[in-house]
This record gives sequence, C-alpha cells and structure tokens, in this order.
Amino acid sequence: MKKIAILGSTGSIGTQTIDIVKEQKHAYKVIGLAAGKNLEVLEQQIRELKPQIVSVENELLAKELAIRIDDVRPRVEILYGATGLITIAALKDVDILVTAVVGTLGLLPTITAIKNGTTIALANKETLVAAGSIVMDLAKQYNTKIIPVDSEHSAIFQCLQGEDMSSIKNLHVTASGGTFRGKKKTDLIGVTVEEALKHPNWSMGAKITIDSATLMNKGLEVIEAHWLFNIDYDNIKVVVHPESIIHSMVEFVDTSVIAQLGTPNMRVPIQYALSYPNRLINQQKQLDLIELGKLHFEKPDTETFQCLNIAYEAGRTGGTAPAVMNAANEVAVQLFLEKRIEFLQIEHIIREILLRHTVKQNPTLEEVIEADLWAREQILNGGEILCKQR
Ligand SMILES: NC(=O)C1=CN([C@@H]2O[C@H](COP(=O)(O)OP(=O)(O)OC[C@H]3O[C@@H](n4cnc5c(N)ncnc54)[C@H](OP(=O)(O)O)[C@@H]3O)[C@@H](O)[C@H]2O)C=CC1
Ligand SMILES: CC(=O)[C@@H](O)[C@H](O)COP(=O)(O)O
Ligand SMILES: [Mn+2]
Repeated sequence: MKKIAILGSTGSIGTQTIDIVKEQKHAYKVIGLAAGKNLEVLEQQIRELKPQIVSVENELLAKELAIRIDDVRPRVEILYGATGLITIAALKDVDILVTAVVGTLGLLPTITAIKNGTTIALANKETLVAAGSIVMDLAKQYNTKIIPVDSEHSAIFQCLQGEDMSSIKNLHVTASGGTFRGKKKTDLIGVTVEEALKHPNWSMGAKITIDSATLMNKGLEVIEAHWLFNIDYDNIKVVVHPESIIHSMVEFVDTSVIAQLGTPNMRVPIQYALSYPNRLINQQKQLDLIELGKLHFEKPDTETFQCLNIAYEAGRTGGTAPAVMNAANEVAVQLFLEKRIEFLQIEHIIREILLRHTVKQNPTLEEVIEADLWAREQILNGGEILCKQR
C-alpha cells in the first residue's frame, strides 16, 4: 500500500485524486492533506480518509477546523500556512506527494519533498516554470522521481516509456485552443469572467481555465516540458487539437510518432502518476473512436493569443524571466477573476513586467523568489497605470 499526501486536496486535481484513492482503497492510504479555505470539503475528506496531519491557509481557519473535527479519532494534527505545507511535504513516511496547489506556493514544499526523497506527482506546473533548473537539478542530486500529472506531460511520459531519450526529435504538445478559439482580438474586448471560465473540454480550477483561454497554459506547459524531458524549445511544438483526445505526442528520429489518447479526464493521468510503473483497472469511460468520427488539428493563433509566444521567449531567455512571467501571470489572472482588469490586459501586463525586468541568469532559489515577489509588487503596488490601461 502506498502512503500519499495531497497539497491542494479540495481543488480540482485534489478532489479527483481522492476519488481515485477511494476507488482503489487497497492501493493507497492518505496520511496528509493540505487545503486553503474550503473547510467543508476538507472536513468531509478528514472524516472519510482519517489522515494523520492536515494543513489550512491560516491560523484562524486552523482553529475553526479544530472545532469542526473535535470528535474525530484518532486525533488529527492541524497545521497552517506555508509551514504547514512544508511540514507535510517533509513527512518521512509518505511515498508520493501530490502537488496540486496553484502557483508558486507549491515551490518550497516541492523542494522539501525532493530533498526528502519523496516521489512527487506533479500537477503544480508553476513550480517548474519558475524554478525548473533548480528543481530538476535537486531531483537529480537526491535521486527523487517527479512524475507528471498534467495531461500533456503524462502523455509524453507514457509515450517515452522504454524509449531512448536521444531518439526524440520533437515533442508535440496539444492544446484545446481554449474557450475563445477562433476569436480575433476585437472579439475579445469586454469578454466576461464567466465566458472565459467556460472551458470546452475540461472542468478545472479557475486560474488554469483562464490560462487556457489566454494560451498561457500552453506556454507554461512548453516550459514544463522543457524541464521535465530536457528538450530544447525549438523541439517543442504546439498543435491546437480542439477535441482534447490526443493528449500529446512524441516524434522520433525515424519519423515515427507515438501519441497517448483518452477521453478528457484528469483521473487517468492522476491515477497513472500514483500507480506508475503499473496500470490499474478503473471505472472511467473508455474512448470510442468510431463514436468520435473525426479529430482536428490547427496552428495556434499566436497573433490573437500572444501569451504562448511570450512564454517561449521567456523560456528561451531563461534565468529569472520565466519566474517573472509566471508571477505576473498569476497576479494578472487574479485581477481579471476579480473583475478589476480586462481579459486582454492579462497579456499586456505580463509583457510590460517582463520588459521592466533585468534578467538574472543562473539564479539561486532566493533570487527566483525575489524575482517572483518583485513582479507581484510591480503590478500590485506600482501598477496603477498599468492596470488602468485599456
Ligand atoms: N485542474 C486540472 O485539471 C489541472 C490542473 N493542473 C495544475 O494543477 C494545479 C492545481 O490546479 P486546480 O486543481 O485546477 O486548482 P484549484 O483552484 O481547483 O485548487 C487549488 C487547491 O489549492 C488549495 N490552496 C489554495 N491556497 C492554498 C494555501 N494557501 N495553502 C494550501 N492550499 C491552498 C485550494 O484550497 P481551497 O479550495 O480549500 O481554498 C485547492 O485545494 C495548478 O498548478 C494547475 O495548473 C494541471 C493540469 C490539469
Ligand atoms: C487537463 C490539462 O492538462 C489542462 O492543462 C488542459 O490541457 C487545459 O487545456 P488547454 O489545452 O486548453 O490548455
Ligand atoms: Mn495540461
């Protein structure tokens, strides 16, 4: 039986991970859970799974949770804040840590788990975007496995099993195109948060759904693929595939292309990350190609959705550029979700912050964190004019 801990247990990836754990009771035991604010869902998870230790966003929530679960036996240790996440990541007897929080909040717990030798099922792509070089170097140094959960990277990882990495010619990362696929810049003026949150194929958390609509999600995934598979940016291609059935492909030097297919369902890559190197029988819907009939492919519209090229550029620049881009994106998306800026301002803000930034090459972890905080501050404290621009 594998012991697991989940950071972000109440979110989209977190709750689906728990569905799998409940379905495969014989295979997994949850010993740690971390959530933000959603005490209702967390309480339910604690009652069902009886973890040893949990964490929430702040002290007040920790106190409220303690009252809610006062009757639960054996008693559950309750922590909070960044220390709570790091303490759970540092647990010695966890076999797999699922990192399913959003944003660079996941960085320090991931590094803690790597140093602990705990296998990571990585959903939290922002960690690799901000500090890919540091994270991958540490994983190598501590001989810690990082297994991708992100559907595209899980697909590539599956396609690469038993393959020689030197035989890879190109990675082909598929993109749904997001909710505004086919729209032009003028169509995007004044689009609402509600419209942007309607992903055509996947039901996901708010931040990644907006990232998908701007194509920044694909940009983040290109950088994630660069670090996970050690492939040059020139050899990572993005193809729009509106059905999200092919989750990504690997093209080899002999022109063969291997793809991984499935219905758009995150439970499959999550399950694979947990059961790797084995596959477990499950109750998920089987893909029916005859029912589907056709699959489509097109070039990404990088004129309308500029975030994809911004990410390629930041990735190629390297150093602190991806961390700054990622932090600017996190803040801009949050401002959009709070209806404080327009959809099109997201890419404008990211570009502007990158222009203001002096890139530091080969940054230390502290310098990455400093760059991340600098970008956030630029927008939130000095960005009045930036955010008002329409
Ligand atoms: N959703 C998906 O299908 C996919 C997601 N990913 C990636 O996985 C990650 C998670 O995404 P998703 O599940 O959609 O996000 P959600 O927004 O649905 O979930 C985020 C989780 O993080 C928790 N959280 C927020 N703040 C804190 C905090 N301060 N301390 C501890 N926990 C906190 C939330 O808790 P609470 O709700 O209790 O506040 C929630 O459990 C992202 O990096 C995303 O890019 C990758 C591929 C697919
Ligand atoms: C499910 C998953 O992995 C998401 O990252 C998904 O890929 C988002 O879809 P887009 O292709 O629209 O970005
Ligand atoms: Mn993805």
